[in-house]
Amino acid sequence: MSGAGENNERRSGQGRGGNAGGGRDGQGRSGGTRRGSRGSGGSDRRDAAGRQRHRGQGDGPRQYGTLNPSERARTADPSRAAAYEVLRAVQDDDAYANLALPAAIRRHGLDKRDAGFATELTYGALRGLGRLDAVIAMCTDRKLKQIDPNVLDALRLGTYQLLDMRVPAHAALSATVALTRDKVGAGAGGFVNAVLRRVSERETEEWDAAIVDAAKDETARLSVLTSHPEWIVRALRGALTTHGREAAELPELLEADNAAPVVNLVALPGLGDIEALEEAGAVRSELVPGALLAEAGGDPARLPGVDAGAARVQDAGSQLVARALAGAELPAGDRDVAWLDMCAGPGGKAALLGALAAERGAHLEANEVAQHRAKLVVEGMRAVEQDAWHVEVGDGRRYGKEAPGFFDRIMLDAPCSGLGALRRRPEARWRKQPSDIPALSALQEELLLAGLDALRPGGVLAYVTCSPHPAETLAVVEAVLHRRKDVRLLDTGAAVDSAALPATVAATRPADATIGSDTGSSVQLFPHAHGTDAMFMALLTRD
Ligand SMILES: C[S@@+](CC[C@H](N)C(=O)[O-])C[C@H]1O[C@@H](n2cnc3c(N)ncnc32)[C@H](O)[C@@H]1O
Repeated sequence: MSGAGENNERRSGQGRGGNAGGGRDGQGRSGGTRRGSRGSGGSDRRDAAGRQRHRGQGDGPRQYGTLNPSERARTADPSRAAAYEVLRAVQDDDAYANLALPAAIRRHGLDKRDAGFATELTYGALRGLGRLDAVIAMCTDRKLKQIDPNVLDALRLGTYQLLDMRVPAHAALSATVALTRDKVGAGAGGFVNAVLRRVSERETEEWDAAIVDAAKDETARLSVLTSHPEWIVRALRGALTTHGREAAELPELLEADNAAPVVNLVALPGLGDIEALEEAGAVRSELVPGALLAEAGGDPARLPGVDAGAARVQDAGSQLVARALAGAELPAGDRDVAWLDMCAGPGGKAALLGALAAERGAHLEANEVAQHRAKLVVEGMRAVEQDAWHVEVGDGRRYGKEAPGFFDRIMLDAPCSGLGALRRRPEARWRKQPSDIPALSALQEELLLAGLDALRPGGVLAYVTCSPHPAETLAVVEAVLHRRKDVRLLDTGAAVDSAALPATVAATRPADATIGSDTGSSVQLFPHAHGTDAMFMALLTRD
């Protein structure tokens, strides 16, 4: 967001015909966003979960508008209206915030600065829902379930501004009351005003201490403080320890899910122009060749090569696993022409694998079960030489019977819970259920068995998930190794190290986990450790 660091706070109630609060455009921002701070200046400190806390305006009394609620604005300001509409669409229509928000920004004609404010507010409130609700629940006698969902969403937005954004209290209150009056009705405005006043009576750190005090155990404490459902906290703790890391890293991992990820780009090998992307402000990744970090706040669609498909947005972890598969030594035989991406949609890894296949004289078959996602694969590969790839639509499980022993390299990026990409999908953590996992594990195992049947003896298959959940990662590989005595786990850690940039290998060497083999290893990346999505990869071969 532009204007970080400047202080636009105006005196409360000052001459506003419209929205309360300051800022050149009536957002009430004092520039930038922060966690645990209201006002400028003050010292920083870390909280129990290791979060950086910026001490706010200190011990002085909070400032409020002098107007009483009935005299305040009745019209929502466009940025908050956009954020509110996205929250409503997520709750009511199962919308995805990353699709609904750009549409809301366009609908309200927000400029760059307002779009930045709306984005921080929307994503922050969606990610932080659990913690915000815990605070709201302490400020009203009503049970949250009894509050009109429209009003509850307005309260979440107001509470997020009070606790976690650089918005003066009077502005957060007045603007949220105006939003509520506009979107819900005048009566609801009074209730929202009363609840938010209570929220604003304590500093962020005090609220965090209060919700932690109310938590029954460590899992509940981390759950409420970092806004993750308890089952996900448990799953991620299990993921850390199962993949050879320390349980003590859990708060850091949970916090990494709450940080807005830097947009990563891939310059497709032989097609993307890395220098042109650098000139446009992107910075080379230290983790993977050909990967770049986009400049904050820019529009990736405008970067050189993106329009033509030669460069695209792709997490560095995804790039790393695709490159590790392409670069892995084939355990036997030298035929290396038939590559398969079994579950390719929307096509990020297929585009990179296709470009690598084109350079190596191989051919990539990219398969996807959903027609609309297969179309995205075709679009994503438009820059890659036509002869080097084609797209198929169908269930990946058919390959075992249809193409036994045919492929030299197979990418199986299996459908999964996506628990490794929570930072990208702010609403996802509240939509997933633990009951989703067994069906996913069963499908993953079937796909893996089919992929192994389609692999030629001595070929290499990458089993990949964007989830670190042990039931979707090691347990699936273990089950298959148990059933298939002709299958071996390869040294995935070594393959990932060779695909990563040499200067960073030592720093990024992921935890190994051996599964029923002395030499084999799998790799689990984590956002807090590697700055990537939590991708899992196991390379397998068969006799
Ligand atoms: C994790 S995503 C793949 C992401 C992709 N590799 C990329 O990098 O963009 C999994 C994909 O598998 C597809 N899928 C689900 N079940 C499938 C099946 N039985 N056969 C093939 N594809 C399937 C989903 O529609 C989804 O597009």
